Amino acid sequence: MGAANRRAAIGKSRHVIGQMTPDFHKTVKWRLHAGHTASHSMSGRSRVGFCLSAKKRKRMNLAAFSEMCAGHGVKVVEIDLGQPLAPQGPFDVIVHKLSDVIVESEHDQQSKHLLANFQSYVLAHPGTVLLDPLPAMTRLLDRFTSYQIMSKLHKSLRDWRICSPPYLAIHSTGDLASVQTAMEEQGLSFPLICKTRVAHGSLSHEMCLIFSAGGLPDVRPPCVLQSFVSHGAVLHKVFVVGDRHFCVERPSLKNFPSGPCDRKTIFFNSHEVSKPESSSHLTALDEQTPSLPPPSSEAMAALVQELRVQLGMALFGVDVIIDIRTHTLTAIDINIFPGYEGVPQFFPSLLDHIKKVLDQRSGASGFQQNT
Ligand SMILES: Nc1ncnc2c1ncn2[C@@H]1O[C@H](COP(=O)(O)OP(=O)(O)OP(=O)(O)O)[C@@H](O)[C@H]1O
Ligand SMILES: O=P(O)(O)O[C@H]1[C@H](OP(=O)(O)O)[C@@H](OP(=O)(O)O)[C@@H](O)[C@@H](O)[C@@H]1OP(=O)(O)O
Ligand SMILES: [Mg+2]
Ligand SMILES: [Mg+2]
Repeated sequence: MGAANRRAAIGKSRHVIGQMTPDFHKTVKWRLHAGHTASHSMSGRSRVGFCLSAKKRKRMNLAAFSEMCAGHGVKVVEIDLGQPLAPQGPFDVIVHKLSDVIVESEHDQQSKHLLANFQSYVLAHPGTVLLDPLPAMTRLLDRFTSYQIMSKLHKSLRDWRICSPPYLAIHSTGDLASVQTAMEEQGLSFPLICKTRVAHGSLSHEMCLIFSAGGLPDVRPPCVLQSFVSHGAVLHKVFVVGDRHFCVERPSLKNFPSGPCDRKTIFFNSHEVSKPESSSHLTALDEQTPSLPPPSSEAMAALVQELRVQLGMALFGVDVIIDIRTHTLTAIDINIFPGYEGVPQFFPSLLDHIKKVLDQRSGASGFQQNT
């Protein structure tokens, strides 16, 4: 099958309900869930708190997951981050995606309070297991840190020929004068892809492709410059849930000739190119472009296992492309608690993982994880 036909098969419409809402970044989305206070001892059931934005609850269909859990003796409680957590508890496990609250807490008092409210519960209840631990998650909010982690993969996974593209962290506009020298030192080459330092939240998906030194003034620090790797416009998304993982194919940026050229900078949003329904001129390949063989499942499993260890997380995703010239598996992005779109086994896998965590927790007295 030619690459273009194969791509047509990848580009399916999204089947999960809910879309990004314009008010997603208002902290009020974390409120309005009172009344879930039945206690663990009264019901005899395990209690799992979910602390997610309204958008995330809707996208993952938490109500349906909650029903599935109820049939397995697990009570799902939607946490209202705007209220003290203790009266909403107790919680054996808390599943959360506090990425936008953490990012906003840097400059927004209300988010700071919401985060402090969460942390005070966690500190006072060391027996509650967090999926995932806050420090582990926080590292992935910063692409400077996540690319540092990815850049070490080629050593730990050298048997599998897995790597990540050369990159350069740009802290401030002051760094721009020395970018070209630094690029040479780090082995970067045009075209470059430029990504925001903040890795999560609606503003973090705006990026650009720079084709020559003349385009470098388009860079807006803090950001990461990374060599663009031609990969036949196919993205392999790997979604991890505990000890299971699932791979799905998505559309991706088309090939661009290597080396500098005269083109103007192309600005785009990553969600326009790599969601299941994405259909953009930036992802359209020639009919003749040969398609690459899929990545080896053993290599993907080795990558996932290494990342589990490096990250200390159970719910994450990694995006992989295959270099058309070298066929090297190239990790380009790691995401906290991603969408799992196209993974019908997500609910049973998440429930299994929660049960596993609950078993470990009851088996290990004094077990503490939520640092
Ligand atoms: N180094 C690279 N070489 C070639 N293409 C790349 C590279 N990095 C990213 N891309 C393309 O750009 C898209 C967006 O990049 P990336 O995954 O880093 O962004 P993101 O906004 O963090 O994505 P996500 O929605 O998965 O969080 C990828 O899906 C891929 O199509
Ligand atoms: O819904 P969420 O808030 O978790 O959005 C996440 C989104 O999932 P979606 O499928 O629901 O859009 C993820 O997409 P997939 O990798 O799964 O394709 C990825 O783009 C994350 O970076 C997003 O996290 P955010 O940047 O928003 O923090
Ligand atoms: Mg990505
Ligand atoms: Mg990402």
